[in-house]
Amino acid sequence: MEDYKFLFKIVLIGNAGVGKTCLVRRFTQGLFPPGQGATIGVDFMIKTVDVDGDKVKLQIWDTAGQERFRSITQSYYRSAHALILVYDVTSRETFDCLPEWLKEIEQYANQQVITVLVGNKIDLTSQREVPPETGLQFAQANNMAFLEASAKEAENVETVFMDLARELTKNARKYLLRNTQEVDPNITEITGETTNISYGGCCGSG
Ligand SMILES: Nc1nc2c(ncn2[C@@H]2O[C@H](COP(=O)(O)OP(=O)(O)OP(=O)(O)O)[C@@H](O)[C@H]2O)c(=O)[nH]1
Repeated sequence: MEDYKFLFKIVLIGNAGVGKTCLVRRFTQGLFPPGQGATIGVDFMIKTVDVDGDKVKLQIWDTAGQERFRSITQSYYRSAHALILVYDVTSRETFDCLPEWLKEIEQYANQQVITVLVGNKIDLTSQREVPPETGLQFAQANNMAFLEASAKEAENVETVFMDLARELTKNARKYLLRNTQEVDPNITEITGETTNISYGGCCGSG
């Protein structure tokens, strides 16, 4: 049996080339991959972190931004506990596509999903096309947390994932407290050290 308290699935979405894979690799491996190619379909990485003394396993799904993979990637939304929606601050086009991504989330993700908006590539200061306030306003209007980051310079990447891990753990603890007196179908497995919380209606893909 694996030694962790909670398991959470985090799915990264957003246009092709915004830096999803680089953000995941920076967080899980501490590196910025040179010549990172486009993701084909979906890839995933694991990182176990400590949240106030509890071991929390993050299963991080990196989806392809290219339109042709959309039907594959959509099937990963439903079982996600959190979504990281990424745009590129040097590309207004990737920001302008955010409403489309929100529609996808509404259509395919679970209602309880936590979504964080991330504007990536802030190291490219002279090429910036989307000001921080614009990102913040959009996030606030759509009830999302917001951070700007740079996978290249390792800026705010840890914060993005660790804030999410803390938020998810906090919710899971509350959830367990509320449900200690009754058997709840949403808790799919409690085996000793490990608690997997599922939002139900799992599509079996992740
Ligand atoms: N300067 C800079 N370049 C970045 C940053 N993050 C990613 N890149 C570059 O942006 C390009 C695309 O990065 P990826 O991580 O492959 O983007 P993606 O969103 O996973 O793309 P898809 O897999 O096609 O959806 C690569 O050339 C990266 O080197 C960053 O923070 N700063």
